[in-house]
Amino acid sequence: MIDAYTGAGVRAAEQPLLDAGHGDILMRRAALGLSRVCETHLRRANRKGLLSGTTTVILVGSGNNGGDGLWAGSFLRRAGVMVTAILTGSTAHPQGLKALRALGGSVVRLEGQGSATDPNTAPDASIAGFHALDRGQALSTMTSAHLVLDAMLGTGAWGGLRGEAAALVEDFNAIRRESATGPRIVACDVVSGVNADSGEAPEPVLKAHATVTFGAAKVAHVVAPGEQLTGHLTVIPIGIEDRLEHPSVYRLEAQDILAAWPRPTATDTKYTRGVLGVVAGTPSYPGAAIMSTNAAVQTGAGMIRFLGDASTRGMVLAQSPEVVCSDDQPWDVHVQAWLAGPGVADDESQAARVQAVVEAQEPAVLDAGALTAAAQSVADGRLGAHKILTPHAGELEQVYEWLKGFGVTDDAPDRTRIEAAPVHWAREAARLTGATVLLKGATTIIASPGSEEQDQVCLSIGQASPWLATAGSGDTLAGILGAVVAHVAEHPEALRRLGEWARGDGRWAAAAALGAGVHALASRVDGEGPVPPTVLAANVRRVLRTKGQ
Ligand SMILES: NC(=O)C1=CN([C@@H]2O[C@H](COP(=O)(O)OP(=O)(O)OC[C@H]3O[C@@H](n4cnc5c(N)ncnc54)[C@H](O)[C@@H]3O)[C@@H](O)[C@H]2O)[C@@H](O)CC1
Ligand SMILES: [K+]
Repeated sequence: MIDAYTGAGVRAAEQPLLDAGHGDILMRRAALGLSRVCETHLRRANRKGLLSGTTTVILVGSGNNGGDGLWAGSFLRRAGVMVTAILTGSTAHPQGLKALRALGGSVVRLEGQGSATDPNTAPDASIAGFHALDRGQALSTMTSAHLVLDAMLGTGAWGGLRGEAAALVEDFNAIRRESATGPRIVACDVVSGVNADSGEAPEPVLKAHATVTFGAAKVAHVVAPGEQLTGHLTVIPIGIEDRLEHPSVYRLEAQDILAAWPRPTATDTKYTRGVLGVVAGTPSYPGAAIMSTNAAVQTGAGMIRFLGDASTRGMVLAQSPEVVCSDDQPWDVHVQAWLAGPGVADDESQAARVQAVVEAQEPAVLDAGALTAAAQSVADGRLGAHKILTPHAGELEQVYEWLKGFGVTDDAPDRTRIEAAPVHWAREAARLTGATVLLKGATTIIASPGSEEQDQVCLSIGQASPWLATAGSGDTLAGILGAVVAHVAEHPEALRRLGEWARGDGRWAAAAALGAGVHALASRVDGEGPVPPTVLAANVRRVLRTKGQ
């Protein structure tokens, strides 16, 4: 599990050490770790595996992120690397600058560089004397280096890159798109311009092969779009680790998912394993019913009760004879949890069943066609953490429109804004609806609503294959989620090994994250390639047969 923090969370842990005058030591520890990672990349870039003869360009901003870069440059100099620092801010970390120059690193400044607020502000006196490179010269210095270290902006920045620094990165990216070769890019702490707390990544950004961060991972490393720009992440301990408090986001990794997955014990029966009721599909869209029930079967649900029309029931039974099918209403059957919504559209009987599931006491996975009913019900009060909404960004946009219509919020983001800051909008949707929200995307974000007793829990799941972007993969996820939620409904403490946060209302977020995690793992069982939903569901069994721990 990766515990990811906000910049403020890390600063709070650092503060006592800074107050005690240990700021320089923290920075040098950070920079030494950073230089070691750079050395590994440089050795790979040199055919002989040596550091001497390799070149590094450091893009250095005006704050402590730039300070880390300059100190790292001084360590690289010690190891025999040729280092050029290009100052991109209107000032630079004085001690870092001194350290790099003392070891023979060359320092230049980017012509036309400016301060954060005014790109045209002249460099201050401390750096005005350095030779100025115009953008074209800076660009060729970068492209001819073995490694570019991006130390322009870190956790103290707001907004993206600006002025000449932004133009330089834009030009560099244009060259990069055309060329298969080029320098390795290592980011110091976070990719410059990426918001460390939300993962937002205003263009332009220098996509990294590797990022070296300090003390703890930041939220931007584990949520889209920041995660996709981060490359391989290394966390360097700097002595603040014991002082860190609550993480902002938990990233569950494969071993966490497999170790925490709830497994039956010898005393379990089909009823104690969790009975899942499914309201899915219509005569026009039977496929979603077939795929979601099949996924729940393959995930090991104790029993599945499917409610729907006769022709869909026939098809569900033909695919999965394990499923008990009927045309009952939800209030007539006894289940531990519900899955409602896949393939439900333009059908009054299924819409009425969906509505009954939204209003039912039992926990429920509310997917696709159930999301509107769920959003509408918020007009009458909060849904509860045991209701799990599973939108993609486009569906979440519609949920927000309903919430705005009911006066629950003034700000209804569109799909683009949601995709730019998914962790923010998933959290906000959970808070406003009172439900657990699972937002599907490049990384899947799960947020609990939070309550007086428990803070909001936020999780992220990665590792899903891009091949999952096919019709039916959401129906498969819904079935997996239904199965695990039904189990957790019957065994409220089942996920406690993940942490204290996975108890109480947080257990629904934990269950949803495990479901999304298994779905992601199933997409890669056979490596990278097409995974049609039927194969995906079968892969779930293979994933779960792998012994965790
Ligand atoms: N706090 C600490 O003791 C430690 C901090 N460390 C480093 O310090 C970094 C944070 O340092 P800072 O708080 O100085 O912040 P940054 O170095 O991220 O940047 C802040 C500076 O950039 C300017 N700025 C802000 N937004 C800008 C924009 N969009 N375009 C151009 N300039 C902009 C600000 O005026 C300020 O001077 C971390 O990311 C990490 O790299 C590490 O050295 C470990 C220890
Ligand atoms: K950076």
